Amino acid sequence: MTPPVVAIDALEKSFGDYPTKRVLRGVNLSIPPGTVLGLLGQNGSGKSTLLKCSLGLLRPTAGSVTVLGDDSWNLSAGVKARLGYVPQEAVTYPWMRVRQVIAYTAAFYPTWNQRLVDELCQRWRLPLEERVGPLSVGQLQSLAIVLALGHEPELLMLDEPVAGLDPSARREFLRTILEIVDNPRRTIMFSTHITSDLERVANRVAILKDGRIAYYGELDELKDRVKRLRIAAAHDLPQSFKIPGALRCEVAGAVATVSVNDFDEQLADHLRTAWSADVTVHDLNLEEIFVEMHAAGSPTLAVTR
Ligand SMILES: Nc1ncnc2c1ncn2[C@@H]1O[C@H](COP(=O)(O)OP(=O)(O)OP(=O)(O)O)[C@@H](O)[C@H]1O
Repeated sequence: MTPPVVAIDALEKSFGDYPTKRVLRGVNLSIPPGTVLGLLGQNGSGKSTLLKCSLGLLRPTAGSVTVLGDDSWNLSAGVKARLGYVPQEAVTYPWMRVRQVIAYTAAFYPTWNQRLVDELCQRWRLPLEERVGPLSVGQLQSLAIVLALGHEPELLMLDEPVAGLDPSARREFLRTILEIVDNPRRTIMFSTHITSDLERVANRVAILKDGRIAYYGELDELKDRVKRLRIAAAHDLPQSFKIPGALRCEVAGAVATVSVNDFDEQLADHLRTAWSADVTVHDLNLEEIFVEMHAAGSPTLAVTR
């Protein structure tokens, strides 16, 4: 079996001594080559922390991360050369011109693909002769992405790569991602809040909730499992009406609207019979699933694969 590109084992990360902020509370993930993983989670859920622990930029409090065979806290130069990273706040050299930053970065990598870099700069209309300092947020982000792609990394980690991009630049960026992942040896992990983008490019999704992975698996499978049911019963339903493990349940008279995380047809049939109800099943998009998973009082999911 091909070893995972990233193997995260019981990872914990806390900040501060008193009070200690426990951000990651036991994260397990095994990411095979060729995966495009979209990482979702509410603000402050620990997405950047997870990426930084994976890159050896933060030391795990407990547990471990193995990246391309190396422990993330002791990455060899050889493994570092196979990684690309775009942090949430791209750091570059404000006094240099764009062309100079590119040349400076290229000098570190024997595998630098200048043709790819030239093409991306043209596509994203990066002003090569301008200084980096006054570039807009979106231009800086585009530049950071170009710099991270130039050496054609095997593993690319992107922390909210499209947050500063306008819709057309986002589209271009996603197109590029789709092109570069047309290579089974390349793996991408990216965090985002834009679920529609994630749906377009990711083949797997990981959802961080309460310091753990609430779901990790294929997007289609998640959509098959999380459904919203409208249950229209013959008589008023009791206020205590509940479906065990439901993410959210609202009852109004004879109608209940319930989001479930482990749907199967048997459940719908059971509800039809038990409540003499008309049960309709609605598909949810990723954004709706995310909102349901984070509804007040929703249980921690048992859908991790
Ligand atoms: N160096 C640090 N020192 C103390 N606390 C930190 C540090 N880095 C992160 N945190 C805390 O860890 C928590 C998770 O932060 P993180 O940036 O990983 O979340 P995130 O999911 O990426 O958030 P967002 O979606 O808003 O970017 C936050 O409460 C943050 O304040």
